[in-house]
Amino acid sequence: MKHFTTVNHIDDLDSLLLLVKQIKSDPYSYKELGTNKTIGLLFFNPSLRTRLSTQKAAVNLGMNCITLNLNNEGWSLEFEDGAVMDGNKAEHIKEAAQVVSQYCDIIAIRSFPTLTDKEKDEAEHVIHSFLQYATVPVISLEGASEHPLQAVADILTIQEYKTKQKPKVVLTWAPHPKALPHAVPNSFIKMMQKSNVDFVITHPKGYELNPDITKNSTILYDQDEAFQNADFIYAKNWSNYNDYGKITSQDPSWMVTTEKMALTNNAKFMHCLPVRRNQIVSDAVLDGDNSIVIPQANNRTYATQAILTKILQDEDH
Ligand SMILES: NCCC[C@H](NC(=O)CCC(=O)O)C(=O)O
Ligand SMILES: NC(=O)OP(=O)(O)O
Repeated sequence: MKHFTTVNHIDDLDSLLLLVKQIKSDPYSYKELGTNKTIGLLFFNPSLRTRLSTQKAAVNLGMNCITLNLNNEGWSLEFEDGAVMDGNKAEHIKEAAQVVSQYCDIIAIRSFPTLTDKEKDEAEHVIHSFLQYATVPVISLEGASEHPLQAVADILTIQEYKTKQKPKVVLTWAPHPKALPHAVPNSFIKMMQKSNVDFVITHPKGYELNPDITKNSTILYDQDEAFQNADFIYAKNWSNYNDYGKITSQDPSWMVTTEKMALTNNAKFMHCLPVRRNQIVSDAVLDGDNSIVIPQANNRTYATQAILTKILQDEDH
């Protein structure tokens, strides 16, 4: 594996999951692989899980890990070619990416979408600029349109908790006070389409995601119908994709509650976190026995460690 910025970079999901499980059972099995290697984590946005689990994964592999919060600590970066830099942007991505490539063997980047410029967001403007000018592998720590490391942890979690060969997995939109990105649902959908699951997406009318991503996945506008016989409920808010970046519904009846969960086949509840209590999901569900959000977050370390392992192994060849 050269880069990991999209679920599309996974060519063999089964073998990747075998590696993730092997690493989870013996986290230090590749502890020499990263000796004398450095990963640089560049954050344009906040993080708890991704920052700490990626650092932990790197350290488990013997790597050094350096982190820069570009939103408040680094120089403001200019991304436009040919820009006359007479404003507040102090450094161009061309120099920044090449310089960081000299310090790091892998560069990992978190860069959320603008949610105002759809074209730029879909082009993964920031991550692709790093891909263009960096000379080392690049990993997404959640880009504008995908969060692939989250999706690897999610499918591992589903495999660990499923009680039947082909579980029913429901991705449900839920209300939120802020306009949120499409990255988590997009990568989750791509991952479900690669997996042996009965997959259903449910959201209010008008909240359709990019049809190039949802493809022929089942979409229901009736959340109660979607929840019938579900084995996993994966809740997530996203802002409107067609009316790009806008909040066009905050309908509280879409919150995941005990009553809604009672429609399912005793489903497990999943969310990538952070989650707004009593907006997305009620306290009772999140604190209940069927909530697996904490072990889901734990799996972020092993998912990331497997991706780093594959990149380091490829670099060695
Ligand atoms: N990395 C996990 C999710 C990150 C982001 N959530 C958020 O920004 C939530 C912020 C808040 O609740 O204020 C998202 O939805 O893509
Ligand atoms: N799930 C996730 O990516 O969490 P953070 O935003 O805290 O990294």
